[in-house]
Amino acid sequence: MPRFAANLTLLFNDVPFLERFDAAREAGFRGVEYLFPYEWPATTLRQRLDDTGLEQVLFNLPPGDWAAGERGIAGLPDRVSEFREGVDQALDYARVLDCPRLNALAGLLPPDGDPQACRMTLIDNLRWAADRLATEGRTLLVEAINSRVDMPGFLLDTSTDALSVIEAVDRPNVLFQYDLYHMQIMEGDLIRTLRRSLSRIGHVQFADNPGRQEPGTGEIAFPTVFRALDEMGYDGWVSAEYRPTGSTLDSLDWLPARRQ
Ligand SMILES: O=C(O)[C@@H](O)C(=O)CO
Ligand SMILES: [Mg+2]
Repeated sequence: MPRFAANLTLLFNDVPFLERFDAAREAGFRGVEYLFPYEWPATTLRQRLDDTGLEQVLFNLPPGDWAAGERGIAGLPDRVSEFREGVDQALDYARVLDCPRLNALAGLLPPDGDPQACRMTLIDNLRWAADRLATEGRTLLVEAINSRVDMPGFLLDTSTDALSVIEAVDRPNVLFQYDLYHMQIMEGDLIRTLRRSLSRIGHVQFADNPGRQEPGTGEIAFPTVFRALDEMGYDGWVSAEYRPTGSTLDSLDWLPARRQ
């Protein structure tokens, strides 16, 4: 079975954020991720990891103005200096949290934006960030997000797009964040596309579809997909990034630690 991590932005929402570390550890997780660490001091988050023995597996680079609807700036031509400052801020957190992976969100196509100019900006920014992360042995991830349901206009929305950008970036420490939920919406054919992308996959996330809730609420055959990930030799983290239908504990039937 894969190594499962909990996304603390979506899971354990019945307790305040800093208490979710204990909840995740007690539920049987060994690793955690969350969208953004920036509203807490890095030392506070470090303390929560030390208290619980959890590993920080991932967080995102600063995404621009999330509350105003922005969903990343890595592909926005007029935000390059802000993107670069964000990489440095994220690295400050990554050092304290000992986090080996950072995810860059490409962002939404701006009104009147030119998709080709955005793609070039994305490639340049990923190259710049990758070189920065490489000096510390960290990996930069880039995620494809569905543009049909959750993020219309997102600049990178299929595995084909993501792999083509990663190939153009041409840096060994840039890998694909494969989210089963988003790829089910955009492409389906999950096991075949996982296999095709495997050498470039650095992180996997999941939720069932439709609804973005726990396994068993939708159409994805999770036991089959998890088994296939094992069989194809994927040995990275697989993070639960879903909104539980009820309490998180009641949504964890898929987690092997809960069944022992
Ligand atoms: O899938 C997602 O939505 C996340 O992984 C993310 O980082 C941006 O929302
Ligand atoms: Mg995701």
